[in-house]
Amino acid sequence: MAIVAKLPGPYRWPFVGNAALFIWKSPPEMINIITEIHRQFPRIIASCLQTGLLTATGKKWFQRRKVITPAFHFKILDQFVEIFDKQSAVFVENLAKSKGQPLDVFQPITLCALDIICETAMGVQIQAQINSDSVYVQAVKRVNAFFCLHKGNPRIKNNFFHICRISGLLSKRIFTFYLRNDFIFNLTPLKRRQDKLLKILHGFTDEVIVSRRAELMNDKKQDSSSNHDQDDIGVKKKMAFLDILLQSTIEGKPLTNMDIREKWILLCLRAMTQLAAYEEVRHVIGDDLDTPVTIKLLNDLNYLEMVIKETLRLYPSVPMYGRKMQENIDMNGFIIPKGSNIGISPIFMARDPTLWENPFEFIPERFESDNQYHPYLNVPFSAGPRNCIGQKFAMLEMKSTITHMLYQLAQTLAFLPFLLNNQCNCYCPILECVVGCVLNVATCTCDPI
Ligand code: HEM
Repeated sequence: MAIVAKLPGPYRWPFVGNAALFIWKSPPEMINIITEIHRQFPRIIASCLQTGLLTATGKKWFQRRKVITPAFHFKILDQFVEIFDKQSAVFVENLAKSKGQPLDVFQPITLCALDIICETAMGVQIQAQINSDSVYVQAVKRVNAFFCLHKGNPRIKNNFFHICRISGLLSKRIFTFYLRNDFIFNLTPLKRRQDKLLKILHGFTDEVIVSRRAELMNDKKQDSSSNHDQDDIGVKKKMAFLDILLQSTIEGKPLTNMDIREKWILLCLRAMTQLAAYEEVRHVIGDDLDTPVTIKLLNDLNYLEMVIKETLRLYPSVPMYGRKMQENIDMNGFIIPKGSNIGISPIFMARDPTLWENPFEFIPERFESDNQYHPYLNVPFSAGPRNCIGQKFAMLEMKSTITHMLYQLAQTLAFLPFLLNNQCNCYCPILECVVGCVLNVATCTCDPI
């Protein structure tokens, strides 16, 4: 992108490759793009996905979105806070065992996120944090390792890719020209390994879905006098979460999205920021560690929310997403033809000095006032009708885990994995840290404030 930006052509409208893909960086005109509901995944990515909310288009997408939306109703999320709380407590307990020794939190966070998503989405406790040797956890780990290419990939080590590693076989296929060819890829051992791992993952989720569906139908039959509220917000929504889980399981970076996002947040909770966030948590939750953390308390953590927003600004987990235009659109006199793919890259927007003051500084206070910035300037969860349906879920989950960490553990960053710079690659499906996030963690012995 950095090179493309230097090519002659209208500033802010660089186009890539055969001009079918435009990268848009100017928020005011973004409304024309982001309200489009068509999204086209590259063929290589699409071949790994099954049709779900993320990949569906047209009527199918509309119907699915309608069914799934109530699953994220605050009443449902309220029930999940208890699960976030329980699993975050296990996570913190595990971290505390390191007794101050440097510890890479990537794996513990991954397992915590896995426990949370399985319990919230499928109602199944896989206890990944307690038993990380189970077949399913191993399969997820292997899929992650398989999909993550930083180790041994010389390109990831050079400067251009310094800040992030490419997650996914998908990326490997994109960057290894001969693997783009289905015929060649299908002949490689990679294809067989991919199929094997996805089979384990799908096998697990399919099994859970079948039995869970049967269980719910049974409950429904037995409880013929079920009230409508329960029916709408209980049964249907749990089904909808299963649907979402299926979707995210197949996305290629299964089930661990949130851990990665949380990792960025941990990374940025530094010094003064960490102290301010800690004070807020102590103020809102109080001195009693056993106080149940409710959705209301989490919603009151405004400073922590700003920290998360600022972290996602600098390290948006999804560095680029796109829309396929169904009509010609006029963008400031520049006609983008029907059928073009337009990429929106929150990571490039976040690092543009013409859009942000001191873009590389970590300043959560930027978000103190909601109307300080253009609404499409910071869009890690996207916007418009196809925005991230799980953003409230993700925000609450992140707040819950970080609250536990802040409350119970004194942490210092043992080692900062990378420096902020303006080199980034927006073509990786999920942004990840190159070398992990190592913390020194010790049980907190702070007095009440
Ligand atoms: C920090 C956490 C998260 C971030 C940054 C994030 C970001 C995104 C982004 C950028 C998109 C693409 C939107 C577009 O193309 O305009 C998306 C879509 C989506 N996300 Fe998330 N997401 C997060 C967590 C979650 C969680 C926790 C869930 C579910 C429990 C979830 C479920 C989905 C679904 C189903 C879609 C597709 C929506 C549609 O096409 O209608 N996400 N997310």
